[in-house]
Amino acid sequence: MSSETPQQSGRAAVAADGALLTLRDVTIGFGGVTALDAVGFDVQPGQILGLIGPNGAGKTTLFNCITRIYQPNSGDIRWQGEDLLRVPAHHLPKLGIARTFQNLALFGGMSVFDNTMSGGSSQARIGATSGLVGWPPSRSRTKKLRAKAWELLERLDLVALADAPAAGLPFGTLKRVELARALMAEPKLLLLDEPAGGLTHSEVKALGELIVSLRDDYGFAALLVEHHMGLVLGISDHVVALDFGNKIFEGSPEQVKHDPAVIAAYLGRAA
Ligand SMILES: Nc1ncnc2c1ncn2[C@@H]1O[C@H](COP(=O)(O)OP(=O)(O)OP(=O)(O)O)[C@@H](O)[C@H]1O
Repeated sequence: MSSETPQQSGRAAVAADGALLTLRDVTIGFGGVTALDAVGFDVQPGQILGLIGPNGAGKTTLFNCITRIYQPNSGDIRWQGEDLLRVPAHHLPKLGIARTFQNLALFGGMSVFDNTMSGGSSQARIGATSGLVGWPPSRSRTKKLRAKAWELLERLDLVALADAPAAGLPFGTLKRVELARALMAEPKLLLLDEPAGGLTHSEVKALGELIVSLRDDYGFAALLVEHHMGLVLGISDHVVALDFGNKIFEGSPEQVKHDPAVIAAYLGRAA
């Protein structure tokens, strides 16, 4: 039996506090640039966590470390206590981690319905030695996935566009299709990469309300990487701010507005 206390072993301590995602001392550099320097924070179940910072602060790099595009030089990223740094990117949806893309990643020639359905492929089981088993899904599984897709199209006001090809639809509509596709995986954590980019003021407001109401209905947590301060401060439960790869703030949206280090970081550079 191990003589380690839960605090010493780390893993038990992480599991005990119930965090979904735990980052500790995440560090990565590119050549001479330290893009992230010992960054750490937790994402709790059901929480919307806003990750902010001026240009070059390290937000995208951190997002890429969590989504397994970059491998940190050192540090620890855990998913419900498990070592996420050993998990390949394509297994993330099966773990309950889904993402949206800044510039969208939909299939232009496919209908809104089929794009939404494509998010359900992660529902197949992952084999121990191979990639996916259980795909294509059985008839009863397909029936359930189709019902789920219709539910999401209804919820996201996309039913009338179900048969329309994605190509040519307005950007704001495509953002909703991306959300529908991501939610097909029934994620516990939704990673949102600058969802407000390219949207009008009123579309950003509507998107914020939509994200909160979807979170309330489905109970997922969200990590929101975003430049749009109005959106971040409006919908986040908790905010982390980075500057030059360092965490300079962690706290409530109300506190961040008055934090001297955050104000200085944004005033120091055009955000
Ligand atoms: N693949 C890469 N190769 C070299 N340098 C990189 C790479 N990715 C990021 N960087 C550098 O790491 C630092 C952090 O960049 P990052 O894109 O993560 O910041 P950001 O906060 O997302 O900025 P923005 O808001 O402008 O998107 C920058 O100095 C950037 O030039």
